Amino acid sequence: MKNISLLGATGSIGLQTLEVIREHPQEFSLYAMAFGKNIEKALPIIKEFKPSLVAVSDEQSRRALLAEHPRLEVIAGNEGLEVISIEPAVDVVVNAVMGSVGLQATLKAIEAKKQVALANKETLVTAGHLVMEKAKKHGVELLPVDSEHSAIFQSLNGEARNDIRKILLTASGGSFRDKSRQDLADVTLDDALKHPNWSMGAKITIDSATMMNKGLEVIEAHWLFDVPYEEIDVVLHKESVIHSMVEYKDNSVIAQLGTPDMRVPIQYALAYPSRLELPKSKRLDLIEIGKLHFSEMDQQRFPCLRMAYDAGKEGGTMTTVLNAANEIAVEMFLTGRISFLEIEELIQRAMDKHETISRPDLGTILEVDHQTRTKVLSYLD
Ligand SMILES: NC(=O)C1=CN([C@@H]2O[C@H](COP(=O)(O)OP(=O)(O)OC[C@H]3O[C@@H](n4cnc5c(N)ncnc54)[C@H](OP(=O)(O)O)[C@@H]3O)[C@@H](O)[C@H]2O)C=CC1
Ligand SMILES: CC(=O)[C@@H](O)[C@H](O)COP(=O)(O)O
Ligand SMILES: [Mn+2]
Repeated sequence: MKNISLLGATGSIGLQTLEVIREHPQEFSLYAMAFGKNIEKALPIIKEFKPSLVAVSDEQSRRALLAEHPRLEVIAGNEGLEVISIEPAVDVVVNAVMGSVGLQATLKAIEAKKQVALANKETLVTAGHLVMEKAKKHGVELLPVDSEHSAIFQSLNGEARNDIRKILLTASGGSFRDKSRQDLADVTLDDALKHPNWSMGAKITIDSATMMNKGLEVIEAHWLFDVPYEEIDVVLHKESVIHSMVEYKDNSVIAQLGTPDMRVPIQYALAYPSRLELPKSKRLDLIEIGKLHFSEMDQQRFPCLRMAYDAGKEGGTMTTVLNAANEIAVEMFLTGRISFLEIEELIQRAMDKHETISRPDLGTILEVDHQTRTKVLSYLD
């Protein structure tokens, strides 16, 4: 039995992680969970899974939860994410919060030598060098939950790193895959939230539409698999059936395929190194699908992808800025304060104005993250 600490239990990945736990009561148990303020979604989870420990983002949410569960142990504030990541009884930490707020919990979980199932890609974009150094030092293997990275991880199984020629990340193209740059000028929030293949949280759905999601994933792949940016390519593949591939020096390409269902990579990370049945997930029927499509990525059409490559190659604090500016810009788009195309403008402006600090420590990362958020907000005054 693995005891799980689930950060972001009320979100899209969180709820699908709970489905996996529900399917395998002999294998997994929810020991602790964290969420922000969404008490309504959290209450039925607490009732069903009876976690021993709950972390919430603020004191008001803590009081609201205690009103319903007076004997529950509830911690308020961001440090709660860290507390539930190092609990001695916990075996696996699933980091599925949205944003760089998840960074310190990842670092603490690694220090405590937990098995870490990482959905929170912003952690690696913000401070990949710190996370990977710590993982190496403590002998912890990070288990990717992001579908592409799970596919790459599985495609690398047993292979020698110096035999890799390329990582091939697949991209669905997001909600606006078939629109021109001109069309993008007046797209709406509702349209942006309609991802063609995946049902996900709002922020990542917008990231898919701007293609920043793929940019963040390029940086995520760089850190997770220790591959230079020149050896990471993105291929447009509208069906999201091939979740990603690795090309080797003998021209072999190894891929992982499946229907688009996040419970598969989530369960793979939880059960690793075993595989378990997942009966409620639809099996892949290639005859039914018939054709798969691939095309080249156009970085003029999707400038956020180009910005992510630029930031990744620059390194240091530039990826921290990319991520923080993107988080704020997306939040402003989601709340109707800016248009879709202003997202990329704000990120580019934040990057242009930043002087990179190389090999930043945690204090510097947190400072740059904070300053970038404040600066991007000030651009709208
Ligand atoms: N959804 C998907 O299919 C995929 C997601 N990912 C990555 O996984 C992560 C989560 O994505 P997704 O599930 O879509 O996001 P959601 O927005 O659906 O969920 C985010 C979760 O984080 C919680 N949260 C937010 N802020 C805090 C905080 N300060 N303290 C504690 N909890 C907090 C939210 O709580 P509350 O509900 O209370 O706000 C919620 O439970 C992201 O990094 C995303 O890029 C990667 C691949 C696929
Ligand atoms: C499910 C998942 O891993 C998402 O990150 C997904 O990949 C988004 O799809 P695109 O960014 O390719 O549109
Ligand atoms: Mn992904």
